[in-house]
Amino acid sequence: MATQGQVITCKAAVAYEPNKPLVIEDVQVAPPQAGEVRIKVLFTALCHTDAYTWSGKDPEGLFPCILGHEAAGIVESVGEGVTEVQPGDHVIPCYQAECRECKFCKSGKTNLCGKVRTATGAGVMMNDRKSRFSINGKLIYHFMGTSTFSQYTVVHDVSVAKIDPQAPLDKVCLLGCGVPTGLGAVWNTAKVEPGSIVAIFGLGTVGLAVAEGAKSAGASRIIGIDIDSKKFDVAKNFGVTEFVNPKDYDKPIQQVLVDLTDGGVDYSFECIGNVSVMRAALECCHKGWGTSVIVGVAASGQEISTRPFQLVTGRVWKGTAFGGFKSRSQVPWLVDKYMKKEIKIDEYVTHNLTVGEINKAFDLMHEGGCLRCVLKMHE
Ligand SMILES: NC(=O)C1=CN([C@@H]2O[C@H](COP(=O)(O)OP(=O)(O)OC[C@H]3O[C@@H](n4cnc5c(N)ncnc54)[C@H](OP(=O)(O)O)[C@@H]3O)[C@@H](O)[C@H]2O)C=CC1
Ligand SMILES: N[C@@H](CCC(=O)N[C@@H](CSC=O)C(=O)NCC(=O)O)C(=O)O
Ligand SMILES: [Zn+2]
Ligand SMILES: [Zn+2]
Repeated sequence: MATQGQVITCKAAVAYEPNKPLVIEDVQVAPPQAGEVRIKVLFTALCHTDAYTWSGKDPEGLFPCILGHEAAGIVESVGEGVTEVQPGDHVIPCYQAECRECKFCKSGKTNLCGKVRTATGAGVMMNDRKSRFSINGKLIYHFMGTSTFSQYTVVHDVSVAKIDPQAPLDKVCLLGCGVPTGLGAVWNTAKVEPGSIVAIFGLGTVGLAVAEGAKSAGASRIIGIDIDSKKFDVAKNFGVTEFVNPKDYDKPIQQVLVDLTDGGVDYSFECIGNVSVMRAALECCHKGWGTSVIVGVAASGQEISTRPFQLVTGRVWKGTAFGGFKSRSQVPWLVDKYMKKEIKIDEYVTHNLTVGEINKAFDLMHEGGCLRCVLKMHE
């Protein structure tokens, strides 16, 4: 490989300051060190979490940085000791690592991994606690251990899922975050049973993937709640059977749902990141057994609250990261499910742009009609 061991200069979208337009820069990407993998990113989508960190509300948000965590690409080179992938492999970078050796990975109780989390939260690599990105010698922070808004990125080997080379990378990039999060929230975290009544707050990509998961789990009613009634038409295609717009009611939305469901839903999912809605999502659950799963990410300083009586009387409050999926083991399985047409991906891709149009892509995220915008990273 001509580039192996060399610094690569390529285009990347750099976030210099919260909320200031991203700047397309020539960025130097250092070669991977031991236990690291350099990936040529071919396609990346935008997730609401990128916008959240860019907004300055993420306590782990560091600037300047290269955002992006929902992508697919090809391994360009690997560092010393990397055995599970090699140049040419098709891969999905995974912000949730899986080392298979740490206390978390071995617990059998969680998909969280502790091996590189301190580094990914600090915008650096584990080896030397430094960044592999720079512009004329000035370091640029990594983000979520992935930084996919760059034509090349360096990630830890425990954060790389090797996938079927036949899979279309412009579609399976979505398996880097939003779709698995929604499906897994239902299948792994809540473990929804056939016949259940499900409520989903927020009908973006994550909420719609929850609907898709709930439909496949055999839920009898899937109630979508969103402040934009236009969302219902699309949501029906993902399994939502009923739609509720809180703006249409004078009473609290939890009461509306309790009244609609003879006492409350079996499972609810908050897919927005709004702590008031998280409370409503818990309180619309059925006494005795209703379970609410927090999926949305809320800003720094925000806290959830409810009367403890809600829990005393049997409601359960849970959360999920990456839908509880073990990334390196299960992302390839999700790719195979997509290839067998057992899960949707294409339907979530509403827009396709290029990396140079990334600011327009962020603008689209705030317009009702956009689920996922996929950026082509190379001409
Ligand atoms: N836990 C995890 O592992 C993950 C968490 N996330 C988080 O999940 C959340 C959803 O992500 P994503 O689907 O990409 O985001 P979207 O912004 O696409 O989806 C959120 C939806 O909720 C709607 N909404 C906003 N306020 C309300 C309200 N008060 N009541 C009902 N609906 C409302 C939004 O409408 P409008 O567009 O009009 O504002 C939008 O349709 C985000 O917080 C994201 O950070 C994402 C991936 C993984
Ligand atoms: N730095 C953020 C963390 C936000 C968060 O909860 N992230 C999710 C993934 S969101 C993807 O789009 C997650 O997996 N969390 C687990 C983790 O280890 O980060 C903050 O502090 O708010
Ligand atoms: Zn995401
Ligand atoms: Zn681990």
